Amino acid sequence: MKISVIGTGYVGLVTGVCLSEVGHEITCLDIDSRKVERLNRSESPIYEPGLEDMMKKNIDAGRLDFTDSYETAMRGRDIVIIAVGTPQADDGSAELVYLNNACRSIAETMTNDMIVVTKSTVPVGTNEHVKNEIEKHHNGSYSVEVISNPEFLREGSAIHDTFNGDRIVVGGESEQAVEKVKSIFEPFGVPIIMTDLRSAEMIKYASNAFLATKISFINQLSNLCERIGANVESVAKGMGMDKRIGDKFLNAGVGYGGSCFPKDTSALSAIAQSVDYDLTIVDSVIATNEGQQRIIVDKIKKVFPDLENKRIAVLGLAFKPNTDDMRDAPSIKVVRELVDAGAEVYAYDPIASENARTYLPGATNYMDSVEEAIDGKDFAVIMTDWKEIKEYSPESYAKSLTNPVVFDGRNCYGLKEIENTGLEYHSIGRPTVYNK
Ligand SMILES: NC(=O)c1ccc[n+]([C@@H]2O[C@H](COP(=O)([O-])OP(=O)(O)OC[C@H]3O[C@@H](n4cnc5c(N)ncnc54)[C@H](O)[C@@H]3O)[C@@H](O)[C@H]2O)c1
Ligand SMILES: O=c1ccn([C@@H]2O[C@H](COP(=O)(O)OP(=O)(O)O[C@H]3O[C@H](CO)[C@@H](O)[C@H](O)[C@H]3O)[C@@H](O)[C@H]2O)c(=O)[nH]1
Repeated sequence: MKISVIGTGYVGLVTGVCLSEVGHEITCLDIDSRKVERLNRSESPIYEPGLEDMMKKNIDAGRLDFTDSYETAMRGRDIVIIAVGTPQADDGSAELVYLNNACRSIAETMTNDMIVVTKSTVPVGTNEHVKNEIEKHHNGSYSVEVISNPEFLREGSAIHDTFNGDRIVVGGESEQAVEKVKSIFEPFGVPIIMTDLRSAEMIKYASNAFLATKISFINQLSNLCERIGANVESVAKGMGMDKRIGDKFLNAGVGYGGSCFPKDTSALSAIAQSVDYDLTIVDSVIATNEGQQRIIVDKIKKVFPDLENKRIAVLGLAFKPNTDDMRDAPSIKVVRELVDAGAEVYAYDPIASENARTYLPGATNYMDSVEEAIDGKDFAVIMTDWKEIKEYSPESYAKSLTNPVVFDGRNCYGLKEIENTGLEYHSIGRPTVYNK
């Protein structure tokens, strides 16, 4: 089928590439002409394992192309997928300006009846608004059906998730449109759930809020474990063996970040407030996470009360491994606090350093390896559990750091691994290892 995808970010580009991989003819559109130029040179503007190779393959096969022209992208298409950003607005709700602009551009350039599929995460009721907006502005007498098709991929494993997801949600009021959209996703081999528009929109927020709740729950318990002498890793393992609880998303750490959980929990809370309902669980999850994102700073200050002129290695900057995305990364808060306290920060991330420059204080120094970052520094802080960092030998810290102290915000090492390494090791929700 001939489909256009609007917005070539993490979601739009991955969706477009994967749909072309299963044989659809895809045009991806973005208003960012520089992005489109890079894409036309077969270069992915984002780091996502496997994406660039699959993209090149489908461009060469003639099934995938890129444009910045709505006229080109709309011509003769009967399905268009919207995947533009819906970031957090100042009042905490979802900012819909990019979506509204996309609706207007679709309306002004469509040449026939269309199904408009909203993949962006949008507040409940937005798809009805999308239909109205397009019908209000379009220049012919074409009909528009809207479908809510929220996306569940994770950054860093987006291609894998697309072909191995737990479900695809297709929500709509027109049975014919629902069936047609269902048919384009069938080749992915993922179970498809069909529902109404508002429930589909809600499934997305409910899923992210529930996962965020699991993380804030285990993070609060980790803080309690530290105070009562339990080990949160064992607690999570024991809890997770109960299939009703499940063992996923119970890793304690410096809180969740990224472009989704923080903004989507906040948007869900705003949705509830808009109908005079207090979603107290979600509000508490958000507050817990805000505290947890900087909890490592409290741990550091207990050991090093004066950070003035301390030279600190910060390992990992991205909000999680296998991505270059810095949106709402816990490292942002932590590096800012360290710099504000007078410390010099020497940061290393395998992929995200370039993006990090726009988020972190100007004084941050960017290093090219773990070795370079820790060499001669006062102590080290781990913020992202990159494989490379998890596999780095604990003994090497003890040799390179002036004070052999590591603050690990992602519990990268088992406590046994640290024994007899000469390292003082502070982690999350587990006893400190002193090795004195
Ligand atoms: N990033 C994720 O892991 C993820 C996963 C699931 C759902 N989502 C949701 O998907 C949506 C997209 O997220 P993302 O991370 O891919 O965003 P992104 O910021 O990476 O990309 C959005 C793209 O849309 C383009 N754009 C903006 N306005 C446009 C317009 N009027 N016409 C055409 N292009 C336009 C931008 O230039 C940008 O390239 C959001 O609603 C997000 O919540 C994201
Ligand atoms: O046990 C855990 C699991 C995750 N995290 C943190 O939670 C954040 C989010 O992680 P993850 O969910 O893997 O990444 P995202 O790419 O943000 O994906 C989430 O957000 C997307 C956007 O809505 C959804 O599509 C995905 O289903 C959902 O997992 C990261 O900071 C992780 O470090 C933890 O602290 N502990």
